Amino acid sequence: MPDHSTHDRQTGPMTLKQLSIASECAPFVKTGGLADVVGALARVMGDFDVECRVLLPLYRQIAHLAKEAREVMNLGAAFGGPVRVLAKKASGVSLLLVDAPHLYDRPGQIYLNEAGLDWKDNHLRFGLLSWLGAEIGRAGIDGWRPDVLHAHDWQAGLTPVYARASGAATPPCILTIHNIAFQGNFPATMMGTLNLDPAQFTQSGFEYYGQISFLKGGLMAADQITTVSPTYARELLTPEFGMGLEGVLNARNVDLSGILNGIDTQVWDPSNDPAIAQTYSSRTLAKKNKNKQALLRRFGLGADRTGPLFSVISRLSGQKGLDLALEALPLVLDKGASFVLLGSGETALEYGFRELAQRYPDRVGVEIGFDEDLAHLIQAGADATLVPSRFEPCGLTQLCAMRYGTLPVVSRTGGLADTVIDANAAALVADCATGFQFGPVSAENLKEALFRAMELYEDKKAWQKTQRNAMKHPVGWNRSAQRMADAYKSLQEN
Ligand SMILES: Nc1ncnc2c1ncn2[C@@H]1O[C@H](COP(=O)(O)OP(=O)(O)O[C@H]2O[C@H](CO)[C@@H](O)[C@H](O)[C@H]2O)[C@@H](O)[C@H]1O
Repeated sequence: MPDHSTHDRQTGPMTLKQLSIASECAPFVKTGGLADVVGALARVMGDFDVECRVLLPLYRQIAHLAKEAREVMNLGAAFGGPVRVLAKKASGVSLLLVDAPHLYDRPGQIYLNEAGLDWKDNHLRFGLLSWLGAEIGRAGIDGWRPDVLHAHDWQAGLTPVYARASGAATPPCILTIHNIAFQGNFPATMMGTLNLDPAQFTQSGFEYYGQISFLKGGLMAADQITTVSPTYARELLTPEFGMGLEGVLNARNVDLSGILNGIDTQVWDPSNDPAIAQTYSSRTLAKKNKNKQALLRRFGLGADRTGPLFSVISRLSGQKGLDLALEALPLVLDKGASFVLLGSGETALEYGFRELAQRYPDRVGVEIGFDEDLAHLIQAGADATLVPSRFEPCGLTQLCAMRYGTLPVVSRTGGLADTVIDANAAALVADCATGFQFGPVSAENLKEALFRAMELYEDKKAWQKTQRNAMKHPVGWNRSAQRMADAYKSLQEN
């Protein structure tokens, strides 16, 4: 990983102190885009006069971080066992690690047990995380007290609920929705173990159809709500995308805004990426081909292909629309395209792609798993990447792809609609296209977009122009980090 210490700076008297509360943070522990965003924000906000710390569970997967960490809080017993908080700076991030072995020191994935089922005590695991966020807001830690709390997704959804319930002067709280499909709903009988106030078990509190909802509670109690793209912020107000919470969000509409995600442009930099076969820039695009050859070899597909190489790097879930890719891909594979996939998730999709690889052994390569380095090589080596999501709050894959001159083929939804400029006739003439969009989401429309990509690929000059546009497109954090800093400051002033 590149060193991000360049983002470090001396904090001045006007620096705003922010605590992020999150269940994932890259590069330490990641199952998806949430981790990337939490980690990147923690590193870049220093440039915007915000000093950021991240409260993160000390999972077994990151137990090594406890080495040489300082104990900064010892709560004795809480949420069923001993709880401490350890401070540690790593990879440019100031971490506050929640050391609660009875909740986090276990095998399996961070949300799921070894059988792939949710841990039965996830309410306690993320209840503690949420509660500690509010507690640090109230009492401070290690001589440091945040001016603003920033809770991410349902796992930190109860932070604003606990903060309000404490009655004390707690800092204002922003809640960011990275994906409303995950809401953290649990039986009402768990209220006691979560130390929640039964008086708040109401429609205007954390009650949701007779259950406790971490996310709904957070949405009601937060001072401000953000999500990760302007289009998704609008979509969330509709029954099609709000997933039952559209009423809550409509009620809180004045406090809801969309701030587009960025990517860490130091981690994702084709001109300086140790994980790829050959570095390149928009001025040396021809060198990108070496990565294509390396990628084809990596998947045993034999080099020197003439057709485009399509790719997918994704969680394999219904959200991502990859069942549509399974339907549409054979049509372009039969016309000379190749395809590689890196991902894991739903069994039916894993099976479907493995089966596709068996049907097209010399055209399709599939790797089931999670592999950060391979993701970089795919971004560098593929010609185009597919993100045919049914809904996509922002999406990071298409941003990384653009930076690597790999043209995204995306559905017109959420952040995908906000970040990719379709290569239609007018955009090609105006020389501003950066990829391909299709909509509404269907296999037929995806197929049509893939054919358009194949056609443009034949016109090398037009393809390269589009690649250069994509590489120039701003995908970093600058603008959005400033908006986030402004949001923190406005909350502090109110
Ligand atoms: N098998 C694998 N190996 C290596 N890397 C892999 C991988 N599978 C996925 N990744 C990487 O993980 C990241 C996933 O981020 P996304 O934003 O695309 O989706 P996700 O749905 O997880 O995030 C949710 O939160 C983010 C952050 O807000 C939103 O952008 C998004 O729309 C929302 O659904 C990408 O950088 C991708 O390359």
